[in-house]
Amino acid sequence: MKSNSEIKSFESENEARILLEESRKRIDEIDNALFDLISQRTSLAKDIALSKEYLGMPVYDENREKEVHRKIEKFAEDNNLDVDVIDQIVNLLTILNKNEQKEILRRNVNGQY
Ligand SMILES: C=C(O[C@@H]1C=C(C(=O)O)C=C[C@H]1O)C(=O)O
Repeated sequence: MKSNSEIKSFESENEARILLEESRKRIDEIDNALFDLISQRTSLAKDIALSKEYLGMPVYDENREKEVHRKIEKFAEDNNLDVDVIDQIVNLLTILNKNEQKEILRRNVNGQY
């Protein structure tokens, strides 16, 4: 990701307001796309949980999480993003997925699948 640190010179206050408004609209669009992707990622928990249960594997897989973190950390470094913050985001994504898996398995025990 390129940093936008180049000096920007505005011709008028109006121009700055328009740029702010347009940038916020774009952020809203990106947030919608991100939430959709997070939802898609989390919804894979069902297939993953049921496969692991059949294979006798636990929900938490340390090696796989290390692999996911390594991949994302490389992406963060290549794109000039704060690796610690990106790591926290990945932690939250894995928590969402594991909680969903646990919920699926709990429902499965109760015969809801
Ligand atoms: C999704 C999985 O289950 C857990 C969640 C992970 C994730 O959200 O990336 C990774 C490893 C597991 O701890 C998996 O094993 O692939």
